Amino acid sequence: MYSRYIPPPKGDPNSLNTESIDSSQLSQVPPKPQPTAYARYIPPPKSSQSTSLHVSTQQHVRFNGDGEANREEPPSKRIKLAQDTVAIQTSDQEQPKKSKKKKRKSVQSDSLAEDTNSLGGGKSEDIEVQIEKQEDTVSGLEVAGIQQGSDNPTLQVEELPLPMEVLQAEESSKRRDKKKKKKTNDDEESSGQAEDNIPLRHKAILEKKAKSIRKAPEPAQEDVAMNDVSSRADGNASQQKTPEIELHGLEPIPQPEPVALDTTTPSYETLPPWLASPIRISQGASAPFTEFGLTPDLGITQEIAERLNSKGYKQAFAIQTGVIPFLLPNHCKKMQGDVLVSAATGSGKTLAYTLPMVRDISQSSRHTTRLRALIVVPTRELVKQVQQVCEDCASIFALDGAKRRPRIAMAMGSQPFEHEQTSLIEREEVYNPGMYQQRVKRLARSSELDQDAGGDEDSGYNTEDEGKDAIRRGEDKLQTLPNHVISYKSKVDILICTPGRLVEHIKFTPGFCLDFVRWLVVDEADKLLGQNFQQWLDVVIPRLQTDERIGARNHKQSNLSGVRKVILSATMTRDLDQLEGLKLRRPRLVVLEGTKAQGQAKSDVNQQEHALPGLLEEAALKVGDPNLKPLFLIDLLRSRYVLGKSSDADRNASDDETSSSGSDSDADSDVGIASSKKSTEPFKTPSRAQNMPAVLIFTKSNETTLRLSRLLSLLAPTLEPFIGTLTSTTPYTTRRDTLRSFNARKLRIIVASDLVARGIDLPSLDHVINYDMPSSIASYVHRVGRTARAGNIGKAWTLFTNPEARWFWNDVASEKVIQRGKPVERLRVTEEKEDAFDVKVAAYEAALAKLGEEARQTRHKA
Ligand SMILES: Nc1ncnc2c1ncn2[C@@H]1O[C@H](COP(=O)(O)OP(=O)(O)OP(=O)(O)O)[C@@H](O)[C@H]1O
Repeated sequence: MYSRYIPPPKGDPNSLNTESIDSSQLSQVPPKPQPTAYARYIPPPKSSQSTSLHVSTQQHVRFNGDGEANREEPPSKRIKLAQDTVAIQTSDQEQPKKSKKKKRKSVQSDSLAEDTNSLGGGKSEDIEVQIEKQEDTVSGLEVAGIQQGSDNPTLQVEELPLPMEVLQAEESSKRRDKKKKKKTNDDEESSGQAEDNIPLRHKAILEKKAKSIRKAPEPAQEDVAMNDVSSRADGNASQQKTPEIELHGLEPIPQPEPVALDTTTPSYETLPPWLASPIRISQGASAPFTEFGLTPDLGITQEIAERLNSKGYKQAFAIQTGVIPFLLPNHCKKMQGDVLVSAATGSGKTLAYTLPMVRDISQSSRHTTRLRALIVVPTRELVKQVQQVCEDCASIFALDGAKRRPRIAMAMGSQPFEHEQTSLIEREEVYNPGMYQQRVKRLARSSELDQDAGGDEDSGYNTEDEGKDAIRRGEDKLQTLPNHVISYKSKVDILICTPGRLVEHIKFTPGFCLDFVRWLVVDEADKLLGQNFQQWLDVVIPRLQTDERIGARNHKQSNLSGVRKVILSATMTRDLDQLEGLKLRRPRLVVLEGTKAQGQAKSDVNQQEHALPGLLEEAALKVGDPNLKPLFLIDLLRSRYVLGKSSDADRNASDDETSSSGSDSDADSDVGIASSKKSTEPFKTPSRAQNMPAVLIFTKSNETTLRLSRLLSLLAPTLEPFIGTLTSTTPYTTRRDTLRSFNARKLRIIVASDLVARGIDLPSLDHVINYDMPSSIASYVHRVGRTARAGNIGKAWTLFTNPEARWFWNDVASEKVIQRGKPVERLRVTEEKEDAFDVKVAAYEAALAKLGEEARQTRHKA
């Protein structure tokens, strides 16, 4: 009656496009309904009592069972939805399928009343009544429709009017489909599929409806919200505003945009290029000495190499292959700068600088001796050691037809200052009337000013260098022959000295000048720069920058002039403030890589400041009770791992055992550090003692050294003859004798302070024991570096107490700072029987009592 199926016209289908059809057009031109699965006959209303509210409630069919939420919606909204559906349904009957979507759009945007009027001429209320009527007939019709299941959609439409809920469900399903289709831009294909699936979908929809009626879920807040959103999206049908959610001032405070982390690596270096990109030498880079130098006459000749071989230097060590070429004569400016060397302990740094330096000075004038090289080291022991290497080199070059054999001297305070002065400087009277007159005038002016009690501004001594003035005053007062003045001559070419003594000679030794110095070597540089004894740098460096005597600092066989500086350490500082004091020229840093460096990332290698000798093995032993520390030391010494080895064969066997027991650095490994009666037996005869391993024990101070040394003798009397002591308070001659005895294998144990922690080369030292924890990582590196030198094996032991454990394992034993061949082994003491332990403690207490008694007696004597 209100709408029925009208076959589409055969003409232009575009004329049916409703997108551009407005309400006026619709009223003038009756719409031509198209065959569609959703168009059907709607019977007239049965009763006028039906309300739009009731209808709309029935219409809320949700495909996903959340229709209940819609029941909560305001009635007006539901009515609108109902009207909308009817309007859509009606228009579906009249419009071709293809334009359905566009039609819906137009329906949403226009007023519902207009649409319905134009289509059927009735009012919206009428339509709602019709829908209610239709509801009444739903059950019988929908069953019939499903049972008939005609293939022809048109027929189905005519004969099987579907209930309104189903229609609406279909409609919203379509809407969803169409939304999806919109996204994929595949409208036609999708609509075709929808048509094909109609019977099945009806069934599914009806099932879902029945389900939703059966168990209506509680409306969820989310559903309501979602429904609101979808209603709004439906356009005018849901124009009613949903109540706004009150936030009660809990709105999130506007936050600034998160700052993106800059993970890019800076394209600039904070360090100067020579420090940031050092010359890296790999551990295996040893080579014959003859491979250095452009030509043999500018390098090491075959004869020199043979003589080096006879002194035990068969091949150049890796660091020597890197440093020696830089220091040999070269006309290339790039090879003429100052050289800084960072290489592990015992890697052969001393020969790396002494060989080219002595070679250069050997080329100097045969007849004049000048102070041409200064080697500064921190201790007297090192002075002596370096002097021996220099002498070795001097003798090697002297035999090679060199112009002169360099004269080498030491200045370290081991002898009275005057003696040292006379060993360095030669004084003579020379005929020089002009100078003599000047001297007389100076003396006269000075005495006049002294009488006037005035200053000495015009005395002739007022130079900028107060030290020089003082020296000259003293010289002038010396009696000489008429027309003669005093002249000074250097007696040495190379001076090896401690910084303090050097400063003293500069200030107080007449004739001691640095005007001809062309080599300055600073060994153990980080210590010397860090402590700057007597501000030695401020005194020395300015005197090396003067160029008063033309050509005085020229290097033979190359076009280099000035002082060549060689700065070395196993723990070289990268502190530019410290290095600044050296006034370096065109510096190059040569670094000897650790054994593991090749497999590591460059950044990791750069972070690891120090490297240990490749064949050094390290172990750490926890001291449970610090009061009994000496007992732990005795146990360690007596164990088969240290002094218990009676022969090389035994040594090898126990080494194997140690390494196999402690490959995992984190796990405690029981190495059985417990004394055995057998272990000290070899000491009973001196001849057997000579075969015992050599041990160097470090303590934290001179006092501890003396005390521990005595305690060891008391606790293990068999060891007493083989124990030596080295502290800075020990007289130099005693220290020297101790080292000699140790090298001659007469002594087997030295208890020492950090005096001998740096630089000292003790051949065939087997063990280093850190009885007290070192004060710094650098100190640890130098201490343990007294063993495993020059490619030999060696073992370092560290006793640590509970408070020291953290620093030791996190910093010292960590691979972050120190490159090492093997991780540090962790050991523990084997538990003993209680009786044995009590005996030990009793002996220890007795030894302590004896020690106290001895100390009292010494005090009384003093
Ligand atoms: N080319 C070589 N062949 C054999 N032995 C060498 C060679 N060069 C040096 N040695 C030996 O290596 C040992 C260690 O050398 P050196 O004392 O110069 O080490 P270092 O690097 O200065 O150590 P440290 O940092 O502890 O002072 C010395 O006994 C030395 O004689």
